[in-house]
Amino acid sequence: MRYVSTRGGIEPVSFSQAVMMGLATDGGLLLPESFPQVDAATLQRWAKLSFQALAVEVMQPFVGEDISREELVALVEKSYASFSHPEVTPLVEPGNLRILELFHGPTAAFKDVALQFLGNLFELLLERSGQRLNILGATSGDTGSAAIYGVRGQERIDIFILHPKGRVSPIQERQMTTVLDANVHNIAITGTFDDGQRIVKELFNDLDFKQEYKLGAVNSINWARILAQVVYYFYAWGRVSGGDASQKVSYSVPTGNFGDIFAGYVALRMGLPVERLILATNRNDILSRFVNSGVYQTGEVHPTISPSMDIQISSNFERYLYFLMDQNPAKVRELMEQMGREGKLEVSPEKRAEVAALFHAAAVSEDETREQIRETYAETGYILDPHTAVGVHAARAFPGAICLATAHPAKFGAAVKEAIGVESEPPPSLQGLMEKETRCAVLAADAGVIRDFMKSTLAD
Ligand SMILES: Cc1ncc(COP(=O)(O)O)c(C=O)c1O
Ligand SMILES: N[C@@H](CCOP(=O)(O)O)C(=O)O
Repeated sequence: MRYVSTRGGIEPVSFSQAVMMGLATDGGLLLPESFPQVDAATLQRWAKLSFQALAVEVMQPFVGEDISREELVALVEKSYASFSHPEVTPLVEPGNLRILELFHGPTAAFKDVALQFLGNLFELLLERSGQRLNILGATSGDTGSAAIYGVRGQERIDIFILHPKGRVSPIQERQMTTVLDANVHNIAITGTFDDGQRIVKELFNDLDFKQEYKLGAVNSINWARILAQVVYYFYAWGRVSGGDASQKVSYSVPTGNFGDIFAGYVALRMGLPVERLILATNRNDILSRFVNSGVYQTGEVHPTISPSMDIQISSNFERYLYFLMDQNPAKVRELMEQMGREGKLEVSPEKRAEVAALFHAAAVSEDETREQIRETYAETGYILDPHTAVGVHAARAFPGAICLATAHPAKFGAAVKEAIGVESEPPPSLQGLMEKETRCAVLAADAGVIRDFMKSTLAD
C-alpha cells in the first residue's frame, strides 16, 4: 500500500514513511492510493471477531509489507491491554439508544483507541531505525493527554503539546500537566485550538526545522490515527447487524476536526454498509454549515460545554475534499489556497447534493446539549458527556443510529452537574488529579516562540 498527498506534490510513500512524515511535505494530508474492498462474506466473518482480531484484519492491508502480521498482532494486543473494558469499545443500549462507548482507555476519551496504537507503532519504527522523534501536537483537550499517555517515558521520543489556556476542562488540563516524565512538555498557549493547529502546521511546513528536529505528528493529520479509528465502525456494525451485509446502519459522530467522521467515511469506502453519517457540531459549526450550504467558511471560535469540539478549521476536511473533487489534487490545492487567502471556499450545487446524500448535519446549541443530557438521564439513568450528547441530539430523527460516545462524562463534571444535578463517578484514571503536582509553560500563540521553546528545551 502506497500513500499520496491530497495536494499531489510528493512521490508515493510507504505506510511507515507516511506515519513518520505526519503532514505531507507539500502541506497536504496523506491518504492511501486506494482502499481495500470488503465483500459480504468478509463482513459476515468480521462480525464475529473480537475487537483486537478485527483491528488486525482491518489494518493489515493498509500497513502492507512494512509491518509483519506477527508485529501487528503484538502491537494491537499491547495497545488495547490498557483498556478497562474487555470489549475495548462496547456497544450499550440505554432505553432505545445505541451508544458506542469509546472511552475505556487510559485517558477516558476516544483518542486512546488510536493513540495507544500510534505510541506503540512509533516505538517499533524508532527502534528499527535507531532514530529519535520530537512530537509536536495541538489539542482542544483530549488528543493531548491521550498522546502523552501513549508515549510518556519512551526513550526515543520527546512530546510537545499545545493546549489553549483556560479553554479545556479542569480535568483535561490536569490529565496533561500532571504527567511529569522528562520527555513530556506541556505548553498552554494564549489563543484557541485553531491557533495551536495553525502553529503545528506552520512548523511542519518549515521543512528544515522539521527535518533537523525530526518532527512527528500525533494529531489526526497522521494517517495512523484515522486508520485505528476505522476499526470501531466495523466493530459496532457487527454488533448490531450480526454480520448481515444487507443491513445498513447510520452513525452519529460529534465532530470538530473531522477525523473521527472521516474514519467512518473510509469504512464506507471499504464496503461497510452505511446508511447516513450524521455530522454533529456544537456552536462552532463550520462543518454543519458546509453540509447544509456548500460553503466552507471560518468563523470566530466560541467556548462551549463541549470544549474539545471548539474548532473552526477542521484539519481532515481536506481529506474529504480530495474525494469530493474526484481525487484531483490540483483542484484540492487550488481550493485550499483559496481557503488560506479568503477564509472561504464553495463547492458546486452538484457536489453539495453529493455531500447531502451521505451526510446529515446539525449544529446543536448549548441548551439542547444540556437538555439531551437531562432527558437521557431521566429516561434511562445513563449519563452522556456533553460531546456525546451533541451527537445523540443530532441523531433524533434517525432511530437506531449508532451514537459514538467520545468521552467519559466525568471529564466534564461541571457541565454534567449543571444539566442533571449530579456528577458522574470518575473512573480510577481520573481520580486524585486535582491534588497532584503540575508542570506547564505558558507561551504566546506564535510559531516562532514555540520553535524557540522546542529548541531550547531539547538543547538542555
Ligand atoms: C470528546 C470529543 N468528542 C469529539 C471530538 C471531535 O472529533 P474529531 O476532531 O475527530 O471530529 C473530539 C476532538 O476533536 C473530542 O475530544
Ligand atoms: N478534539 C481534539 C482536537 C485535535 O484533534 P485531532 O483529532 O486532530 O488530534 C482534541 O481533543 O485535542
